[in-house]
Amino acid sequence: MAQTDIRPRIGIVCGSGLGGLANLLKDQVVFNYRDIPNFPQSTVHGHAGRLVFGTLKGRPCVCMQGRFHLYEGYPIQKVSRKMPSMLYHQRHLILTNAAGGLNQDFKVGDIMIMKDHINMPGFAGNNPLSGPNDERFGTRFPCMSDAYDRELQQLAMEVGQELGYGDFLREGVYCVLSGPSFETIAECRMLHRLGADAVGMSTVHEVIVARHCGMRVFALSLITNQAVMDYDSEEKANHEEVLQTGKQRSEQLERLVSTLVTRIEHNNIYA
Ligand SMILES: O=P(O)(O)O[C@@H]1C[C@H](O)[C@@H](CO)O1
Ligand SMILES: Nc1nc2[nH]cnc2c(=O)[nH]1
Repeated sequence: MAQTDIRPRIGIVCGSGLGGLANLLKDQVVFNYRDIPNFPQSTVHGHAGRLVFGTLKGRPCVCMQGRFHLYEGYPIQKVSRKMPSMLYHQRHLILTNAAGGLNQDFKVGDIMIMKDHINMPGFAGNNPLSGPNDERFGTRFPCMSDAYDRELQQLAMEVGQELGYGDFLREGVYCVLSGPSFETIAECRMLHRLGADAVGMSTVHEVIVARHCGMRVFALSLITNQAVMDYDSEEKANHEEVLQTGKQRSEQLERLVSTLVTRIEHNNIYA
């Protein structure tokens, strides 16, 4: 922070293939993760590994162009707590991810506003807040029934409608698994029955830590592939398709996020 005058009010985390969001920032000050002491490295194609400070339509922001995943071998605390140590001064956190669609009404290329999550690794004791609680950040037992800010969801829905995204803007529940293997057919069927609309390998740990320290959270999933639910299907989930769909929808997703950022300030959603 000593190396930049920019004091962001909004933090953004970019999902797989969605790092183009960071390139929208003007007056950039960029730090490569490899130059930040004790910072993990991005090891996944589609995650550049850069922390970018700048302004988005005049609003000071900081953007993680590349996140860390459990499957990269980092302890869960490192995956998520490094993020708010950079971003927790911000009032708002906007996260994006690539996800497989479980909801049969969803199509590849849909953008899903996250209204809730299912934290599968958490069921097995893998919660980013495990271990001693640092009371300076937040309470030992944070509430998660309000994890995704309803005012921001409503605002994003309005922005999406105004931009003409009604046909591909959805809302739903995201389920996180640890990855890196994609799901079996039986797993997809089970997750769908449990109430998940999309499945991925990130975001939830970051959301839990961000809520612990009181940030207002908004998250989007780009449905990059249809989860395979049928034994007759020839489809196979793969990272290339994920990145390809990211490329195809990046412009619309970037416009949605950048317009949302201006509206957050305009509507004075800072309480
Ligand atoms: O960082 P996100 O959640 O967008 O990345 C997803 C999950 C895996 O890292 C990868 C699979 O293609 O995309
Ligand atoms: N777990 C999981 N993560 C994804 N990220 C993008 N697509 C998928 C998917 O189908 N499953």
